[in-house]
Amino acid sequence: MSAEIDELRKEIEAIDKQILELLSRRLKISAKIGEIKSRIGKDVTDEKREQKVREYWYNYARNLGIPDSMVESILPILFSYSKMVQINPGKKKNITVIGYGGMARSLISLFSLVGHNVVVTGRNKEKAERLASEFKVVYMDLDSALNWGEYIILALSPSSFDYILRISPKFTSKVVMDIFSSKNEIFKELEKLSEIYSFNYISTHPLFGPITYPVGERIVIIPSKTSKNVNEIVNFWRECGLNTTVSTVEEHEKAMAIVQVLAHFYILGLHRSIDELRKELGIENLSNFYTTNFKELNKIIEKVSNILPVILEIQKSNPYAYKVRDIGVNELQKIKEELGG
Ligand SMILES: O=C(O)C(=O)C[C@]1(C(=O)O)C=C[C@@H](O)C=C1
Repeated sequence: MSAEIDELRKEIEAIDKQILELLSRRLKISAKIGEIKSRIGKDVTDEKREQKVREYWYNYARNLGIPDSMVESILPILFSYSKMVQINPGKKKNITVIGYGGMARSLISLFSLVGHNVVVTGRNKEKAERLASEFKVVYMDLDSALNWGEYIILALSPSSFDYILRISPKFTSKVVMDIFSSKNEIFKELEKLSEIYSFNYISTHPLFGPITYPVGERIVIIPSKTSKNVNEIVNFWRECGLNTTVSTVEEHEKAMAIVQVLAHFYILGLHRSIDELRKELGIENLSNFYTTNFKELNKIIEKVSNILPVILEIQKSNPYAYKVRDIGVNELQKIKEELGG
């Protein structure tokens, strides 16, 4: 190799060292901010601050001839690790997760990152054991797991409601949290069960998909009649690095009518229309023509398709779904007329 390249590579190594030293300094400062936030009860993520950081990154980068796309790649990683070092586990909890699907996996990744004690259980021993070994946590049979856990997380789909019904007499004196995205019917049922079997029920809705280490994402917390120590639960999630919204079933369902029902309805329509038009217009290699925005849309379509049963369940169970879809179609119709048909 040429001596000139060797020389330049040495320069790069020296710069890399500086970049890493600066990254380490940045993370340490971020951890200090995290300690203060935890002390004063503030969420880890601060959107306004992130916006400001984003602005100066783009400005400095442009002045230095660094492309926007490089900033776009680096900044989310920087924020995400910055938030990871801000996690403050507080007091270790014994958490029992019932279930082994994508959301169980996501929450277990978070709990074990934070350093809580986690046990996985469920109807299928093999699947529960596989998930437990992935995150080096423990599998237990249902009875032992329920006995051991202080917090019981029902990471199950609404179709498992009969199972929950059957095991709920064993929840007595525990803090029980479901993670269903639709609260309408199930909240009332679980609230009733919590009164009958004397457990402390508090509903949650993680506003994220089955991602690993969802630090910085948001969770909605909905207290029920039997919820005690709501603040303790809010702090628990905050100390796991999630942003928290405390809400009511009614407010949650209304917000989800827009955020989920309307958005998914349009995405389903977009997906079908794309397939239909491809056939109609006879375009085979559409991907050769994807714009940046269309690529992003496609990613969203794929994510939605991967969890189609959940999406359809929300379309069915949200009490405002009919109104939402009516308005959705009407607005499209109006746009069509405005555009001349
Ligand atoms: O400034 C803060 O509040 C931080 O926690 C630091 C930081 C960052 O890495 O720049 C990280 C997370 C917040 O969402 C905003 C900014």
